[in-house]
Amino acid sequence: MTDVALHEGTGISIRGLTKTFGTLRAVDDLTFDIRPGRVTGFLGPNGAGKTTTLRMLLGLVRPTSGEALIGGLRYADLPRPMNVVGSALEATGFHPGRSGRDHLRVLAATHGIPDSRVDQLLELVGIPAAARKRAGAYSMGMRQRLGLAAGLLGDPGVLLLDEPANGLDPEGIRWMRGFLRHLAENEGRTIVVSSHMLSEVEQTVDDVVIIANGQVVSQGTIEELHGEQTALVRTDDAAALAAELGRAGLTAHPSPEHGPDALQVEGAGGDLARVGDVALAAGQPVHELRALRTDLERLFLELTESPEHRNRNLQEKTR
Ligand SMILES: Nc1ncnc2c1ncn2[C@@H]1O[C@H](COP(=O)(O)OP(=O)(O)OP(=O)(O)O)[C@@H](O)[C@H]1O
Repeated sequence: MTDVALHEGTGISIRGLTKTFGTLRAVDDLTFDIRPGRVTGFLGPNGAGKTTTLRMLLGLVRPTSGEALIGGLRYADLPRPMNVVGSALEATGFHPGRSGRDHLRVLAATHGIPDSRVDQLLELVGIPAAARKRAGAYSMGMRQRLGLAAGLLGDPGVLLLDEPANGLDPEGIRWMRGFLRHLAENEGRTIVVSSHMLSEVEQTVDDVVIIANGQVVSQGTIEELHGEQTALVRTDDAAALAAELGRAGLTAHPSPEHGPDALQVEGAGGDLARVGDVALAAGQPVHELRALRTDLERLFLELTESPEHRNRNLQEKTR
């Protein structure tokens, strides 16, 4: 397909973006950037304001204040929007009696895109034959693939996808992950995947922007979100090993959930050898030694359900 250079530089920039519906601040002074060549997870619980933000980027909702820019321009100012940004916000807008292929052909024709591009895309998303059947009979997974093909029709540098793995089987999810990675890494596109579950996109995304009640609660790379990894070590005499680790400048706490002989060593997940060396020097047998991964789903809930965010919208609605 297209060259990286063609898509490089088309990032997204959100500045003080706000949208109110009556008294509800659905999107509340959002500011963040989304980089090209990366897959970014745009995350938040139901009602957090994700769809409203994406719709403002696409010029479908008018911001109350602030800006949502693609490649430095508002959607309305893009000379050829379909060649800049594609989207699949909901996989439902297909006429049930028309085949997926015909649907894409109509869409393509209205934008002067040749039929050959439609067939190329159907091949790419893995439904060349199935797309000739009536769309009404499509599974959710096929709709997702068709929506993806529709979003890519204009060969845009930016692609906005709402819960793209929804309805896909495990094979489909693996395929989607690889496909999105390819679009970002090899072709330099800006890929945004919105979801209400961090665990669903954890293995797909490079960066995350997490919102709750219309406000950013966390942003950065997925590694930054994981933070420094803790090490888990199990031994004979946990108290003695904890003391030795302390002398070596490491902080260790008992970890009863992993067993009576288990310790968690702060920030040592990336340097397990150091923990092993201290144990060896102390003459302590090591029964288990591994990095503990951050429970991102728990972290996500902590971030989005903190007291200042919990049910704020609900309170506003019932006020
Ligand atoms: N046109 C509208 N009129 C009034 N309220 C709206 C409108 N659109 C969205 N809202 C409200 O704004 C808030 C944010 O909605 P939005 O759909 O952007 O959230 P979301 O993060 O996309 O949620 P979900 O994951 O459920 O799709 C919600 O409280 C919603 O009810």
